Order: sequence, then C-alpha cells, then structure tokens
Amino acid sequence: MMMQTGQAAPWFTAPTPSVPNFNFSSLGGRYVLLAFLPTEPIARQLALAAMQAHQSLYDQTNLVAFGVLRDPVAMSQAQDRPGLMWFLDQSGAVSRAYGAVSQAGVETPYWCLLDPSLRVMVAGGMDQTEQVFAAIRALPAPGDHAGVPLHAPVLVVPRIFEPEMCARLIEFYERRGGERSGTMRQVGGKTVAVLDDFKSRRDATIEDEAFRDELRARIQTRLLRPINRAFQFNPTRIERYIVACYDADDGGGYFKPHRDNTTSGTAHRKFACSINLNAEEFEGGDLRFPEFGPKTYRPPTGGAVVFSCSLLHEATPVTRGRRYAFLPFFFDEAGEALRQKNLHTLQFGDEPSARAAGA
Ligand SMILES: O=C(O)CCC(=O)C(=O)O
Ligand SMILES: [Fe+2]
Repeated sequence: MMMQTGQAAPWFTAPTPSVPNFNFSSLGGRYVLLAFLPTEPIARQLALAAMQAHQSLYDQTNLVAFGVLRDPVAMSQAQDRPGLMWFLDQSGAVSRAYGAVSQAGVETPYWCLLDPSLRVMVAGGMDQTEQVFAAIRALPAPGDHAGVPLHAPVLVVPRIFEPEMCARLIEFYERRGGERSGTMRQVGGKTVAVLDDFKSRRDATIEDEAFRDELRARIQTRLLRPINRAFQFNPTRIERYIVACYDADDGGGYFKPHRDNTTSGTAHRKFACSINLNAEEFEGGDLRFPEFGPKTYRPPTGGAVVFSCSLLHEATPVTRGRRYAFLPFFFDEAGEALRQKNLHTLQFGDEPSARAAGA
C-alpha cells in the first residue's frame, strides 16, 4: 500500500551508483521525489521516460529525484546525475518500508513526493503520473511548504558565559591552537571519524578539570532550567569541552547539514548546544535547520542555542573573520548506559584531532 500524505518517510541508507552508503535522512530541506519503479519492462520504460522528461525540475536546491531500482540489470545501467539519482534496493528493504512491495512480494509502483521535513506530501500511482508532476510544478519554495512561516524548535538562551569568560575561551584557543576536526560516520558496524570537505573547522579541547568546572557551573546554573522548561529534559552529562574556530581565511569555516546522533557511537547524544563567543566579529557562520526553512539562528556572544541532536542542522560558511564557539552535547544517565554499551563500536583513526572533536 502507498504511503499516505502526512506520514513520516522511513529513513534508510542505501547505495547509489556514485555513493556506497547514501544517508537518506541528510536530504531534508528540499522536496524529494522517490520513484518506486515497476519491474515490468514496458511499464518501467514509461515511468523512466516521464521521470527524465521532467529533468529540468530536479535542480537539487528545491527538488531532488531518486529512482528506486530493485532489478540488478537496471541498476547496472543507472548513472547518477546532479538532481537525479538512483537508490539500489536489491534486497527490496526500501521498497517494502514504503509499501511499494508487500511482505508477500506484490508490488505497488508509485511516485512518492516528500516535503522538506521528509514527510509524504503527494503519493500517486503510475496512472497518476501527470497529476503528480503537475503538483510538483506548482510547489511553493521549500521554506513555504507549510503555508505559514516555520521556526525550528530550538531554544535561544542569552547570558550563559559573561564577556570575560568568552574572551578567556578565545584566548585559550589562540594559545593552544586548533586541530582539524572530523565527522563521525557509520561504516559497517563501526563509528569512525572522517576528515573530508563535509566540515571545515578547527577545535581545541579543554582538558583542565578546574577550567571545566567553571564552565560546567555556568551551564548548570544558567542553562539547565531553560532546557528543562522547553524540552522536559534533564541533562546530567556533558560530552566535549571544546572551543571551535570556523575561519573565513582557512577553508571558509562551515559544517554541512547533518544530525548529531545517527551513528552507534553518537546515539546517546540528546541535545546539542552552540555558545557563540564573538558574535559581533564575523560574517556568515549562522546555524540553519533546513527542515524548517531558510531562517538562520545566531546566538549572541555568551548565549546558547540548544536543539535536539536529531534535527538536521548546518553551520553556514563564515565569509569574513573567525567564529569562535563552545560546542557541548548534553545527555543523561540512560544515554550514558547506551554510550557504554556502544563504546566498542567507536573506532578512531590515526588522526588525533578527529579523535578529540568528532561531531
Ligand atoms: O557550529 C555550530 O554551532 C554547530 C556545530 C555542530 O553542528 C557540531 O559540532 O555538530
Ligand atoms: Fe552538529
């Protein structure tokens, strides 16, 4: 049975011809067309022709289209292009999760159009191809898909660190120097830190316990209550005491859209926190939550933005100057039990900086 309007699209990872482990959940922020194609050759050719005829609609920024292929021969001929890619679903797991193949193996080929928060907007069978593409042509900008202005469910709390503490943290970074930090990825059963162009940032880790105590005290007395009020969550543990630096002159500091808890080694993280240390001194370098439109968030100097680690978020490029931020994750005792359980899946490369500050 086809998915229905409003249902959350199941997340999965699957290979495409150009990406061995494509993470579907990172697609938020634009419309996504999934085409569950028929296996019968003539019907499939018709559907493929309809897909290709609308190629100009798949501009990547507003809409990206994926054909879901289960047939190995079709897979071997498929090639990814910008905006039009292919999920190779040899086991049929993705097609089953979306109701395009029943448990008994009966197929229901269909077009499944997802909104920028990855929920079903339009679902239509192959006999409704024209109507589906007419609906796609009439779509508003991704940020307007709800018909009303959207706000990300994030909490902004000013006055966590006083100006002197912000200056001390920047000075600490300048004295220590930062090391390039990586991104945590799941590769098979392991969580590994990867250094690539997904992120351009340097981090310095605060090891000194007395310094950590000072930072923790401020978070405890000034930030925990607002978090509890907004999210009914009581953090008891902090991961990462780092000062991060995004530098316009060093790779154009940025962090592309990601979620913070999608690997076994990071699944325990509940809330992420960004405390800006010099908000007046750089351009760009805002937080953005693509599933909730183009609006950006910029905590004031010493202030925090707190958000669920499950939300897709990005740090936009710093275009002038350097952005310094203190970036902890919060979790609780249940999270600690999960962290202990999954610890054996964490695998660090030889890169010490990735070890210090993977996100
Ligand atoms: O730069 C920020 O404020 C967010 C950083 C981030 O998303 C991360 O370290 O996971
Ligand atoms: Fe993050």
